[in-house]
Amino acid sequence: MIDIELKVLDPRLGDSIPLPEPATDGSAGMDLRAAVEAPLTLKPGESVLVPTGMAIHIGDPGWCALIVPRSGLGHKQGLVMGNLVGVIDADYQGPLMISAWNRGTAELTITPGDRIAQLLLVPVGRARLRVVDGFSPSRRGEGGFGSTGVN
Ligand SMILES: O=c1ccn([C@H]2C[C@H](O)[C@@H](COP(=O)(O)OP(=O)(O)OP(=O)(O)O)O2)c(=O)[nH]1
Repeated sequence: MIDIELKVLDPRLGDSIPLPEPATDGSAGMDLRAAVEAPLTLKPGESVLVPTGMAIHIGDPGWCALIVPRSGLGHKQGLVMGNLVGVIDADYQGPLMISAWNRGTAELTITPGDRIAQLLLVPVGRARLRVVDGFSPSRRGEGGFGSTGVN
């Protein structure tokens, strides 16, 4: 497993705001906390960049990190990512920010320390470009977008 370092920038992390950590041994992601100074209310449809209080440097180009919604908040309260998925490049060394979007119909308030999204570490592949006449046949071929039906 890759070992990455998250630099704590906000002194409240690990003090008044707990350090992010996986919720269980089997958790794929680590919940990210909102390092805001004061409660922040998002109107329906509004999005805002929320600091996590941490900087990240993955280093190894074979990996990236993704910021994705937490299921409960996203499904029930409409708190999802304004960029749908946040992609964190291996060479990025800046502050880790969450684009928080209230896609719901009611106001949402984020209070300091709230776990509002999760961070996943994901292996990255690189495509090799080559001009070819075609592919060797596969069962699917060019079928997509519902070509296999529903039942
Ligand atoms: O939710 C996010 C998405 C991105 N980033 C940071 C890390 C990432 O490596 C950098 C650039 O992201 P991306 O490449 O998606 O942004 P861009 O709009 O294409 O900007 P750039 O021209 O800087 O690549 O911004 C975050 O902190 N949070």
